[in-house]
Amino acid sequence: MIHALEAEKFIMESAALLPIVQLPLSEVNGKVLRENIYADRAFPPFDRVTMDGIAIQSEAYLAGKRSFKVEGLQAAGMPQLTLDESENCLEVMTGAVLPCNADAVIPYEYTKKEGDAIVVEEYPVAKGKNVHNKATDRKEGECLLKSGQVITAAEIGVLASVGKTDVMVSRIPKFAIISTGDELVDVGETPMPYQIRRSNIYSICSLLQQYGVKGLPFHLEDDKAIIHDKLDRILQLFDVVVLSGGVSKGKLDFIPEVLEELGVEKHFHKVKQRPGKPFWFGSHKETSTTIFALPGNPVSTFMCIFRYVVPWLKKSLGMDLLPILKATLTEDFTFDKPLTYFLQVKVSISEKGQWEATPMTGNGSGDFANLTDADAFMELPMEKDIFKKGEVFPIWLFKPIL
Ligand SMILES: Nc1nc2c(c(=O)[nH]1)N[C@H]1C(S)=C(S)[C@@H](COP(=O)(O)OP(=O)(O)OC[C@H]3O[C@@H](n4cnc5c(N)ncnc54)[C@H](O)[C@@H]3O)O[C@H]1N2
Ligand code: MOO
Ligand SMILES: [Mg+2]
Repeated sequence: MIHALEAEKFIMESAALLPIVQLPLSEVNGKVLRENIYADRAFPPFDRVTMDGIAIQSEAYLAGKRSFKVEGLQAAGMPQLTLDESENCLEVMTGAVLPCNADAVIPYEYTKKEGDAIVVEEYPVAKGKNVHNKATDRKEGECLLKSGQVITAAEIGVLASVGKTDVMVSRIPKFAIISTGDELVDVGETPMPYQIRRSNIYSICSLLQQYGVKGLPFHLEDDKAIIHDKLDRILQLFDVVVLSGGVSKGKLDFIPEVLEELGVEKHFHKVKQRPGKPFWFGSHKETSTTIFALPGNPVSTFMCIFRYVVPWLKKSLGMDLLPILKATLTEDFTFDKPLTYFLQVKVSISEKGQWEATPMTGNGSGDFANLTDADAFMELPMEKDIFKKGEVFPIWLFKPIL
């Protein structure tokens, strides 16, 4: 049995960067960028008018001129016009190129029309007023996005702006998500009194969906020959196999022995942690498949996905790994077994802006209803038994809390 941090190390060391694929811009939301993106033009690409109004030479206004004859209209999307006379103005629209010879824009709200001239009220005119100058945001050739960034709406806007119709991103690995056990029936079925509906594979798929993974669900009954046969085929087809159940000491817990019979190399079985002690992890050299065989108790499966599978996935996708969040315990808590304890907590933010965690203990690793009351696991080290109010420990957030 190994320490939770050793388990993490094995798992993270086994994560190899996934290949790059090219996808259309419409399909890259949430994916990990695998190329640097440079500005093909300056941001903005020209001196951009930011208010509808008139463009003038600021010096004329500062010299006392208030009435400007209109020479014409510079709309957005028109090539740049030139203000011929410094005493005149050009009407300009937001998004237009600032006309040549003009250097300030006065919004319509501070003007009134008098014949073919526009008269300006008092307004703080200065060179560059209401102009978004060329290249003030980013210079041509500057790196806008770095390989490894997750593509969200903000990055999509930048990609579109530099003309990226196709984008290099990490390939999403193919996941098989497998439930095991004769007691399980599907969601649409009515369980017999001794049965339950399978829920784990649905939570797993949901947790992984956030990273673009579309897990394919399977079910294995508690029959060693069937498990052997089906797993053999599944291993050939998937990059990652996540199993839940069948890894403990039960007479029908066949998963570890079948995996080994199928040539999967075991990296570890059993972790000094609660929940999730019988966790089994391995990889298949020939098929390059990574196998997470998670303990079947729903909270154990859930926690292991968060603590181990998601970080493995992030690293494989090439995502920048963020520092682990930490929170302050709001109550004393005791756990005196020599195991790392993943305490379910409700997270809040104090008035001083600090993350705080209140224990939501529940009834053990079978009590998955409790996960709806909690929003994170707090990782309490096995080297300690008493965890005091005010002490700070890592948290693994599984819900957005704001
Ligand atoms: N003699 C021992 N017994 C057990 C030990 C032990 O060390 N010695 N460890 C316990 C711990 S800790 C855990 S965790 C479980 C892990 O068991 P398995 O991985 O073998 O899982 P199962 O036996 O198949 O199921 C356990 C439990 O979870 C329910 N389950 C399974 N899959 C699903 C699913 N997809 N959806 C909902 N619920 C599921 C299943 O019905 C069982 O109640 O072993 C302890 N035993
Ligand atoms: O360690 Mo098990 O995962 O508590 O039920
Ligand atoms: Mg079992």
